[in-house]
Amino acid sequence: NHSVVSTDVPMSKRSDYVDLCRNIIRDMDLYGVCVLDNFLGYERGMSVLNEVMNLYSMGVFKDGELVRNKASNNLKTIRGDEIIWVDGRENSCKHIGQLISDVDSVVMGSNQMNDNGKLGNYTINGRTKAMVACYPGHGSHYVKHVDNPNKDGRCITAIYYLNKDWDIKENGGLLRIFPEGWSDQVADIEPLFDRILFFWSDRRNPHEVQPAFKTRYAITLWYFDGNEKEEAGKKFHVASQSNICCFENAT
Ligand SMILES: Cn1c(O)c(C(=O)NCC(=O)O)c(=O)c2ccccc21
Ligand SMILES: [Mn+2]
Repeated sequence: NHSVVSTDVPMSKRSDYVDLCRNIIRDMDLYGVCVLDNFLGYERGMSVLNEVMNLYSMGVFKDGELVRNKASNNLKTIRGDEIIWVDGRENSCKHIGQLISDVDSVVMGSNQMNDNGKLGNYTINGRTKAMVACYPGHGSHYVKHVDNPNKDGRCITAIYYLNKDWDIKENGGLLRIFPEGWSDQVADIEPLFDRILFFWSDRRNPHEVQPAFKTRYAITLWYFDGNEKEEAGKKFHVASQSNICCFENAT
């Protein structure tokens, strides 16, 4: 956890920008997972949280899947995660848009800064829109899964958490990653306010969201490796092209 001083200058102009990128490069190379705290700072974190809560109160989130409450083992279904896709240019999502460009800056910065000029040997040339997710509490969870099990092009998952005063024992909602090759080790990540998490999207990082008992918000971006994405495009139509953005003149 690297507590960074964040001010309102553009990410790539911040004094700690190079350190952030170096931390990402090192942690991704060593563990395939990287957690940074205080990513935007309190003020800007709160602005993003307020935009997300406004969106949620407007009822624009797609209803979550109904999942059987395996915990209580009765047939009562509980509403799972609810999501909405945001590209950040919508006029009620300015701060979400700023978050997105800051995440782009550190991902692309890390991608270029690495000695072999690539993050994990990927050529990152695009990403999805931002998936804003809400777990409404009452035990909603997400079963263990791999984000990209079959080479659809996504190489890095970036998740920004928005949950203030989160008490993991009371509120649950832990993200548990089961890193491949770590035998019985797991990485437990609390979905804390203004925390950002990066991990390889492929089979190296199966993960689950444990039942949440308080409203749990997160914003996810998936970054594409150009080559894998191109190959995927040939093999099968990548679902919902509408949520994919490509970087202009991506090198
Ligand atoms: C709502 N939600 C997710 O929360 C995760 C996920 O892995 N979340 C990890 C986390 O929030 O810590 C997902 O991977 C996911 C994938 C497709 C649609 C919805 C999804
Ligand atoms: Mn996932």
